[in-house]
Amino acid sequence: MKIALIGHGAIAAYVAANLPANTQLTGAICRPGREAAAHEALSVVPALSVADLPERPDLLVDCAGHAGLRAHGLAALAAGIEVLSVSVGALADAGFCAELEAAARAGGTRLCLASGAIGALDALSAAATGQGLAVTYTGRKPPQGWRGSRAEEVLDLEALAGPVTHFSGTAREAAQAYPKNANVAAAVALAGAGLDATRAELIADPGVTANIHEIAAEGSFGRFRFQIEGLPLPGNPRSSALTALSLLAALRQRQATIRI
Ligand SMILES: NC(=O)C1=CN([C@@H]2O[C@H](COP(=O)(O)OP(=O)(O)OC[C@H]3O[C@@H](n4cnc5c(N)ncnc54)[C@H](OP(=O)(O)O)[C@@H]3O)[C@@H](O)[C@H]2O)C=CC1
Ligand SMILES: O=C([O-])CC(=O)C(=O)O
Repeated sequence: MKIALIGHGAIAAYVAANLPANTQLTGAICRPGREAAAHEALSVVPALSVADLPERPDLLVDCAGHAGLRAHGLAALAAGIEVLSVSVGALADAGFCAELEAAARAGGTRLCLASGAIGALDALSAAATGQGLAVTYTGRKPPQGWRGSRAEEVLDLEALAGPVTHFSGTAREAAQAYPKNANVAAAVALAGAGLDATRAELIADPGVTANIHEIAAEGSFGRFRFQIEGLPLPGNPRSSALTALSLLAALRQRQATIRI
């Protein structure tokens, strides 16, 4: 399988360095002026667009975040190239989501959303087929995990003496306000109760060292709680290592004869 990446940051570098057997990295898309950095991180010839890639990939893996999916997702899908993306929160923009759907339909392909830094999406999606599903997602990270996010506008991250909830609202609002930190909120919502019915709380907590994601779900199926303490990726304290691992798992699954 030939894959190309969007982005050359922490997630992309991990994926490129740990590709499963039978998977070849044939290209990477970066922003103009970032060609040298992309080449250094991934050791592939960088491209600036899908059309510019040296070979047509079987799969385009978006590791860049919302801006990368916005810039290149539609062109890839419309050209019939399947896209696997970590930028789940980008779908909180209903207009862009509709454009992605239309492009995938026109190209006869699909957009696959990575499970990313969270798990239990299978249980949520089964629960959503029953009645009365109510879901709350809580994302708790150490202060450095919120650097570069809207949390900095409402908190002095360096001076926290204890946990502070800096966002409380719907998953759609969280995903749009925190594009680098609340993709998990969007994934939980899209798998389960939906972007407007899923509650999200985001907490900066100087007492933790991991990125802690929690789901509390209740409905006609019963109830469950799921919590994960994700270690950050080297290179970006905002992003959990499981995100890159989830992309590698998706690449493996895509080639598996028996899937789970
Ligand atoms: N679904 C999930 O559970 C998770 C999703 N994420 C998402 O993944 C994103 C990437 O994470 P991470 O690798 O840690 O972040 P990094 O900041 O380490 O890397 C981001 C990379 O994307 C590149 N990029 C940005 N915009 C574009 C664009 N328009 N075209 C091409 N490349 C672009 C950046 O290039 P440059 O250096 O030029 O800026 C950089 O190489 C996060 O921003 C977040 O949205 C993260 C964690 C969990
Ligand atoms: O990696 C994480 O812990 C979660 C994250 O940044 C996101 O949801 O965008």
